[in-house]
Amino acid sequence: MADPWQSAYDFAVQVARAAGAVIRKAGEDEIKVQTKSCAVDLVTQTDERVEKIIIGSLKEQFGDGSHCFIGEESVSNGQPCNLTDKPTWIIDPVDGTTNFVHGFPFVAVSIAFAVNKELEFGVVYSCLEDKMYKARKGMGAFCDDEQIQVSDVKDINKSIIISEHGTDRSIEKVTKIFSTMQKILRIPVHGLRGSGTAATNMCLVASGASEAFFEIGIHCWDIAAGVVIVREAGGIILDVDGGPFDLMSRRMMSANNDIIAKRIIKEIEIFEVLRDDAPVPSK
Ligand SMILES: O=P([O-])([O-])O[C@@H]1[C@@H](O)[C@H](O)[C@@H](O)[C@H](O)[C@@H]1O
Ligand SMILES: [Mg+2]
Repeated sequence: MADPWQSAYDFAVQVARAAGAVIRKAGEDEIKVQTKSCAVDLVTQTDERVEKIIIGSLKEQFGDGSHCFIGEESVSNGQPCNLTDKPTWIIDPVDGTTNFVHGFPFVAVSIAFAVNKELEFGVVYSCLEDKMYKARKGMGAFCDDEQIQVSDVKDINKSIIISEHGTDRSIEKVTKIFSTMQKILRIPVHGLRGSGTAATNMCLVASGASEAFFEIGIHCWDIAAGVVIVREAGGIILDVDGGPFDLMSRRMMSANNDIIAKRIIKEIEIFEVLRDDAPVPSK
């Protein structure tokens, strides 16, 4: 049977690499910063421009109208965020926008592709490191041309755990986030880390550099590509309560194995967030 998505996958890699070059170049000039949901939720002209370049390139290649697009900045500008059975591209043009603004060296282009609500492939280009992570369902995960595998660590005391604090600075959420981190540190684990980009964090789990990454508050575009990469590297993806993962729920646990995942899940203090596909309140 013909392989329907190989050419789309190859094209996504090309588009991610080209987008990364635009981000690197833009980082050499003065960056104009705006804010979205709050004072620390940053967006730049580069986020907007790169998303337009990516979606424009994909529409040119697959522009018969049968493909749908979910992009961080399109959604932020009012586009719906509903995953249907149609072939759908899920795009974060600049994952790690705050890092980009500060010159902190972890910024990723994340492009995922789903059909019938199943993630078929994911591409994460860590453009300042020049590392291309990619995976197709059932075909393994790669960093550039090297196959990658999650860590085989089962002892929580010998793990590095990644989490992020996100952009919500409410006392309720900050308290729960840091109480969770304190409990994890005191297990003890070898260390807690965070690159500032969910997509990169997931690639660090997929490549065995960390045993788990979890976050409440991320969006589907931050993690969709990383989900395929972690799964294809032999890892697992769960909800933060140990239940089945739901791409639109804005909560995710990715880990090298069930033992590590379940041990960390015990410490997570869960707080509510609005789903990505929640109906937009009428103005
Ligand atoms: O906004 P962005 O840079 O694309 O995405 C970022 C995520 O990758 C990260 O995990 C989260 O902690 C940040 O708050 C931010 O949402
Ligand atoms: Mg982004």
